Amino acid sequence: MADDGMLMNFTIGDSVIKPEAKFKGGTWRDRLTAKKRSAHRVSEKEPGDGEAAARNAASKNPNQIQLGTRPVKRQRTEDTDSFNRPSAPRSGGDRRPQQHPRDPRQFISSLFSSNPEARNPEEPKEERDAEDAKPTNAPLIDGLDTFTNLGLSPNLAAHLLTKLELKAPTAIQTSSITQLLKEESDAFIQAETGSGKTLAYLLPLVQRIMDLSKAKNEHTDTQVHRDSGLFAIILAPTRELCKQISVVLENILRCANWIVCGTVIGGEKKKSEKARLRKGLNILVATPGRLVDHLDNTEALEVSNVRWLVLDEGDRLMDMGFEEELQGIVKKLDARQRPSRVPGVPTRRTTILCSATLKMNVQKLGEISLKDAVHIKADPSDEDEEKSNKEEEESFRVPAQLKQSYAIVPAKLRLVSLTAYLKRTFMRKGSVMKAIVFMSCADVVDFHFELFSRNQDREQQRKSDEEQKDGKDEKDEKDEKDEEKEKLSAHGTIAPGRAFSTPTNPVILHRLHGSLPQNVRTATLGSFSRSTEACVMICTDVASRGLDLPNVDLVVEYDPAFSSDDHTHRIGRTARVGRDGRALVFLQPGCEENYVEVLKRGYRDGGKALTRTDANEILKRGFGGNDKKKNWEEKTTDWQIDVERWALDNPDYLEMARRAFQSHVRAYATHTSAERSMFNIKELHLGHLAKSFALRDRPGKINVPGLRPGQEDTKKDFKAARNGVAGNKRKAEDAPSSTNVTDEAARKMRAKMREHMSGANEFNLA
Ligand SMILES: Nc1ncnc2c1ncn2[C@@H]1O[C@H](COP(=O)(O)OP(=O)(O)OP(=O)(O)O)[C@@H](O)[C@H]1O
Repeated sequence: MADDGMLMNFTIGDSVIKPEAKFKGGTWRDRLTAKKRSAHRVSEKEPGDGEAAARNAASKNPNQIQLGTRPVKRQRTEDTDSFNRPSAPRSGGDRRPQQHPRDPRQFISSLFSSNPEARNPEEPKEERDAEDAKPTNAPLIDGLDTFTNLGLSPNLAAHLLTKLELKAPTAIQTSSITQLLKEESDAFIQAETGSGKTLAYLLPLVQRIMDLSKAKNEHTDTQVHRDSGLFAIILAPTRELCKQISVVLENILRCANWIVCGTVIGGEKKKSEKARLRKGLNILVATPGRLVDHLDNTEALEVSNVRWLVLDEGDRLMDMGFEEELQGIVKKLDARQRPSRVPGVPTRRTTILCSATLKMNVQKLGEISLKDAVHIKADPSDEDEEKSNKEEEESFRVPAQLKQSYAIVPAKLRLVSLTAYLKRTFMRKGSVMKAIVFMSCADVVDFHFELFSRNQDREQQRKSDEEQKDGKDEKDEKDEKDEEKEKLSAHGTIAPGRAFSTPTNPVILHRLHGSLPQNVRTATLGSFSRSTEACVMICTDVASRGLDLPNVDLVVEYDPAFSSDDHTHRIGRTARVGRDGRALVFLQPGCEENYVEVLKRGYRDGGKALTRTDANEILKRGFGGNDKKKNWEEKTTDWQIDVERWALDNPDYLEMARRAFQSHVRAYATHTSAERSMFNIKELHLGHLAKSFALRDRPGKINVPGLRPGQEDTKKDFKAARNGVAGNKRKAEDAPSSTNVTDEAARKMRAKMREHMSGANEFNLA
């Protein structure tokens, strides 16, 4: 009974699909643990309930997909008796599903049969048909504003021009520099991604501290120096962001080297951070958890002079559950503030909140931290009084020049379509230099990294060696493979992207997710940023917010974001400061098509530039080519069969594929409640989906126990962090994915997330 037969074994349970599922917080693993615990409680209360008991028994394996009883039987889409039919030799034109001859639990289905049709059939519209829109986040080169006439000192403005090559401010910089130099009121800076928000708050802040030196000169003839006191604190949610901000700040301060900045972001010994604080800093960049820790435990951190507090990426700070810390920080700064000995230091503190989006949680953070704040926008005339709060909150703006498209791709064709799309993208050297592919979680990233970097020549060589001399030593093979990857990266996060490289355009593949240790993440991001070769980074949402990676031409959302805000941030990694950029999101036919309305909301013109494509179009372009012996369908099928065999022949990869599949299904169930009707797990065809993970297994049989390889270290890290003061916040900052959190950590995390999170941003961390 084809794939439907598989689905009957794969029961979707209350815990995953019930709309009233209550646990929103923590990583998806945390939420799953919580759900299991509650399921366990229910079954204890109802000992006679066989179904619950069965579910409870199944839940003993932490990695088994808990999908309970499927309430509505889905319409059959394959031949009903294909499971019982004896497997016949396959010919190019035979598209019937087949049982795998080696293993009755396996099942080979054809790529091109029984795929659901799009609900809203529309002609694919080519990207090039879309009109070029004027960039909305570019520097205002043609405008009258220069950094000098906005009020920055000639010294600083000249430094920006000559050393940092910044000729003119962007619109948000114009508005914010004017405002923040002129007045001392609190401010909320809101502007689209890639519009230069970091400099929008850093430049006026540095200018004000430089002015303190002038004031001091008049009185004492000495400049502000590192011992004069800490004047400003900048908080950002992750270490990566803090490091990025600190690099920008150091670059600016090269023209005022008597002002000293530093970071406290964890990831190094607290002792060295303390030593840095003791030596004296004027501007501090910190993650909230670490700052709280130092405020409580480090005497050398003296905050009585702090007059500027910046909360960067406000929405993410709240999504990550930092509300309590931020509240505590604001209170402590208020309580410890004293009149400053330094002339010119303002009497009150200015707080600046920065965000690309204006969600309820950002408003809440505003309530906690801001008093009579001015709302600074790129274009003040943008203020649409007619707009209701709800509309304002729901709408998000993407840079107008960003060309977005969506591809309607059935589950079975997802892997081949992504491969074809990337093949096509990198066919010609120089057309696209850097692309980011977002996936749902770390296991999915790891699997695709292996798959796209696999060496087919080596595989073939191995097979023929095996035939010729009864097999080569497997260990040697593994060593060779590892060696090859190590040539590109000491950490195994960079490898040749063979699946879409051409002889003239080799593509380098990177992988990034929160389960990697911090130093590996930093090294991988650094390598991707610096690369002058064509390269692709496959990653989770850990790379979605705030990161400024130069020259990203394309963003692919292979797995749609868990919330529309995440989507805004993801696509915001391209089309930055006026540059061109393209973004593509994969959607499956059916309820996911409704997501197009969400995409349209990002545009001022209702999404006229949004284009549509479909799997066949992508496959034709990617697998078509000049070879006339086979058509694109045959070539696509050959490629798919090849990767399925690759997975079958390598137990390690097969396990990775299975693990990726089960993690993906769990992740799918965690879209924000507002968007869950568009990403409805009941409509997910698990048999078809398994195929896009190169699997021939029945979904019900996919059950990979234990931790993913390499996760033991992360677990240790997490345990250590749990015992520290930062507790679960450290987790957010370090962003490890943890399978085995304790009750207490899980409870705290749940409580926090339940309070603040509307979705699954914690997936960013997995
Ligand atoms: N006036 C300018 N002229 C040219 N480049 C600029 C200017 N201002 C900022 N940039 C560059 O633009 C890039 C993006 O800046 P930044 O990271 O501050 O954007 P952002 O608005 O914070 O984006 P996101 O919302 O994604 O965090 C940086 O590389 C920065 O150097």
